[in-house]
Amino acid sequence: MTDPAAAPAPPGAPRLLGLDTALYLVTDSAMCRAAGRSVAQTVALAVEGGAGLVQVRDKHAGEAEFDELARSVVAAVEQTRDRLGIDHEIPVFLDDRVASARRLLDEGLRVHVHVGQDDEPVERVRTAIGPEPLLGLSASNEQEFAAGEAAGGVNLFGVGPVWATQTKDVARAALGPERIRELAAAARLPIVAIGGIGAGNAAELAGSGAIGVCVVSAICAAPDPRAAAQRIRAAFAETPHLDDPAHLDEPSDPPAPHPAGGTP
Ligand SMILES: Cc1ncc(COP(=O)(O)OP(=O)(O)O)c(N)n1
Ligand SMILES: Cc1nc(C(=O)O)sc1CCOP(=O)(O)O
Ligand SMILES: [Mg+2]
Repeated sequence: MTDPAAAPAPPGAPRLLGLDTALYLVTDSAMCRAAGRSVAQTVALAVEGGAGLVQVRDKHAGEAEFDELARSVVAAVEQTRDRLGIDHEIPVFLDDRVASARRLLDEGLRVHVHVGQDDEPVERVRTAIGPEPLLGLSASNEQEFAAGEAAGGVNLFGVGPVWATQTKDVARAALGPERIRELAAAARLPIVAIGGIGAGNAAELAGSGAIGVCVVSAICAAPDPRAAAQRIRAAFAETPHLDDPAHLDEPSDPPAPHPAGGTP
């Protein structure tokens, strides 16, 4: 669970209460395959190592293949939780795949969705998935925060790239940890940081206000994903806690005006 001794929870956090947000694994099927493991095996090891959020991201899988991949990840997470006696949910987000999320929700699986600025608009995603699933939105500046907050129905922002990454072509310049700190203070929803994060630099994001670090290659391509997850999690030890409901807005509340550059 997140560290109750750390900084107060950011606004908009109640929907995330009780989750362990410090380490967010985003999967890459090709990297897992190249390392000699399935995505589900990699996810199980990362959860053992402390990943508390998981995202299934595969830009190449066809629809049926992606559905099956997502089912395998949900099953791996549930089996690992049972085996380790983890009593809080470990949410499984689907990257971009709103129709897949709808199908899996209709099967009774608990899945969530992450979309970016160029994906289906969050209002449509929320309508498609209903009120219960979490909805993450990529946003890398104050304007994108404001638009995502005004849309309603978004639960958290994915903010990046913090550092250069080989995993994806990102046209934007690296933000760096100081800008992450500023953005975390400006956002009215919790943020997770993504891009170029590994055991060697995750400590630079500790105390930044981000509720977690998202990691692709440093876990999916690692020889030992469990140990990699443990190391990254330990480096990012100091996280804002989500157990104090005081002063929190509901994510669906109309957004309050943005403060002029200060923490709400
Ligand atoms: C947690 C998180 N943050 C950001 C992203 C990037 O999403 P997007 O901008 O839509 O790019 P793709 O991942 O779809 O290439 C993410 N996936 N997760
Ligand atoms: C999927 C993704 N989104 C990013 C963003 O900046 O929005 S960076 C990224 C890839 C992150 O991979 P790695 O942990 O291997 O650097
Ligand atoms: Mg996307």
